[in-house]
Amino acid sequence: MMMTAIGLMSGTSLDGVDVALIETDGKRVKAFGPSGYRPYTDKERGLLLQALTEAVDLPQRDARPGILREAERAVTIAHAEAVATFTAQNRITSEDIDIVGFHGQTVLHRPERGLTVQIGDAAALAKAIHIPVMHDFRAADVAAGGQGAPFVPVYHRALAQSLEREGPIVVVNIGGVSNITYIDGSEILIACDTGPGNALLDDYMFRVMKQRFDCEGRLAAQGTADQGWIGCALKLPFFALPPPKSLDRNDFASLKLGQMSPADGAATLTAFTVAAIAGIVPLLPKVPKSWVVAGGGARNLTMLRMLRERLAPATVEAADTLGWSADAIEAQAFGFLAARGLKGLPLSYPATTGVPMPMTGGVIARP
Ligand SMILES: Nc1ncnc2c1ncn2[C@@H]1O[C@H](COP(=O)(O)OP(=O)(O)OP(=O)(O)O)[C@@H](O)[C@H]1O
Ligand SMILES: CC(=O)N[C@H]1[C@@H]2OC[C@@H](O2)[C@@H](O)[C@@H]1O[C@H](C)C(=O)O
Repeated sequence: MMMTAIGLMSGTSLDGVDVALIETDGKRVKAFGPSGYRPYTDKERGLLLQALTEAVDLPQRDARPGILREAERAVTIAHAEAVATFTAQNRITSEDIDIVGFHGQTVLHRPERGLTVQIGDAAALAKAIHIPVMHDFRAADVAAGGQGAPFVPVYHRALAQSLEREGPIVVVNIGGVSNITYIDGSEILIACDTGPGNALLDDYMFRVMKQRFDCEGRLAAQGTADQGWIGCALKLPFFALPPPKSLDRNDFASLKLGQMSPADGAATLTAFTVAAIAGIVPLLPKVPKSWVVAGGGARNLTMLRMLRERLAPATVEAADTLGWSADAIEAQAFGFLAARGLKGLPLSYPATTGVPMPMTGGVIARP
């Protein structure tokens, strides 16, 4: 049965809420619908950054001490506004939508402690938008001993089914953190986080240039990467671990650059993200032949250039050039995952999150 689903993603970049409509039976994609974006205000983003700091010592996933309660309310309201604007702009009514997939905002990810925390009140959201909401996608996986991330690989596989490219294919998503999906035929699906995405670079740009990100990679393009610093950073134990493995947004926040110009700093952090992505190749069964780049990092032209240099002779294409949406892909994925969850289909697998057996997941809140 085909379903019409809306996916909502608020990622580790803390930039805003991505919204996308998708028609799917949870196995294949019948059609992409429109997509939208509701940016966080500076105040909301500040609140979320504070929530991330305060979440570090959370004892359990449903605890909301201090600022976390306020942050959760802000996340819920932002998502309700995102859906209201999106449906109004596209003349969609709540009856048109079978399910909403609501990721929420990750404030802590510590699978080794059995903990992954996404804030956002699904029951309040369902009431506000009058549509059933599926949420808590990662909880069952972590409870069963999985990494609880990444979850987009089943969606990447569905998209790659109709892609005429030489395999193995890797889809790399460069958001706040980077993750990859390795696809070889219809059976082999391997995934993991690879290291930083844009989060370190964004935080640096804000500190040094008072800008939210390095637009199109222009600052990095003027600098020279410090390969010595990158070589040291890559010695962290995470990088030698085979997939599956996952990260918290702030896992590398303690890495500090030495004295260098802003351009060299941006070039170094951009090249670090790229080196960590390329560093996954020896840990995969075969050398990938075709790479597809999604997420906000696909708009960073210096990042794309460095990826092409590092991954040659493999091809490196931005998702948009294939008719996919680099910006909406994660929101689409959570619409797709909600449809899969409704049908009890697996969301994660031993080789994507390390869960002992394929696992379904998600919890439904009804209006
Ligand atoms: N025009 C651009 N030029 C360069 N970088 C950009 C551009 N637009 C977006 N980005 C980068 O992409 C980031 C947002 O990416 P994205 O929306 O994929 O992240 P996310 O979904 O929040 O993260 P995650 O996938 O880790 O959950 C921004 O913070 C910025 O670093
Ligand atoms: C715990 C958590 O929210 N992880 C995110 C984060 O952002 C990117 C990377 O780290 C990925 O593993 C995951 O998001 C995507 C959507 C995923 O689960 O596939």
